[in-house]
Amino acid sequence: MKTLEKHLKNINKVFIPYIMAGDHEKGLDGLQETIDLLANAGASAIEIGVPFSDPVADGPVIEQAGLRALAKNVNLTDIVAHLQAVSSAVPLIVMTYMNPVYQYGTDKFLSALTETAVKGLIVPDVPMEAQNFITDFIGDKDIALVQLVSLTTGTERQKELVKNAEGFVYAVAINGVTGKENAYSDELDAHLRQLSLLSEVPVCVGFGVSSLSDVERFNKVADGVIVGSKIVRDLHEGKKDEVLAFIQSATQNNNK
Ligand SMILES: O=P(O)(O)OC[C@@H](O)[C@@H](O)c1c[nH]c2ccccc12
Repeated sequence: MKTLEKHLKNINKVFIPYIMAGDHEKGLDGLQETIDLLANAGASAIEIGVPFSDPVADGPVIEQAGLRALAKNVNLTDIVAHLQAVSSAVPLIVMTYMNPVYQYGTDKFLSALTETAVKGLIVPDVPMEAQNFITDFIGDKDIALVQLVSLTTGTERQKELVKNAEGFVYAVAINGVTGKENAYSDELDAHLRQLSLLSEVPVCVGFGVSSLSDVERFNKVADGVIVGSKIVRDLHEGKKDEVLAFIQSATQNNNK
């Protein structure tokens, strides 16, 4: 079992904040500070986004964060160099579209990550059928390739996806892009319960999670949550205390 899965299975309810690499007044030099803030607040793991010019699954908040990072000339080469230099008390998960990885060299990229705190990878634009472009290079490295499961995924395909799942299953709670709040369908909870029954790895819910009541709701039907836009927005607006308080409240039952 890979480190990411082992780590998350030991946590009562998983909380994974998402940040955009380089979206900090100090650019990538601010990465260590943000990782420490999130880990100290109680994050179970941290998802780090790679800025990309054509982020098809990203809503406006994440897209703007990516544009700010790109304006600082943040690229995958610098991100990898910084990931090799930072330390993290919790596992890191890199979320990137395939294009930057392909440009960098998939083999070189994954080899470079083995020397870092990165224990997971999310590549939303590579479907299950094409994942051998990544898994061939992961080989026996301790990096979990996280599977995204959407609401519209039928049961048979869900079964296939969870069979391949490593680290955790990313349950996408909304059809569409990141950052849409208050848009959950009525069938969502039943869908998540079913997915949790199918999956041996933890199921975490993301897309639109932005309040403590969302966190409570999903903690009842899954193993935890991923929060992107809310965290990215608050950090950009300098609201570190709000981020700290939110994560502390969302994870307080983990210490009981
Ligand atoms: O921003 P939200 O709605 O809280 O959703 C998390 C999301 O931002 C993060 O996990 C993410 C950012 N870009 C993505 C692309 C695909 C899948 C997931 C992501």
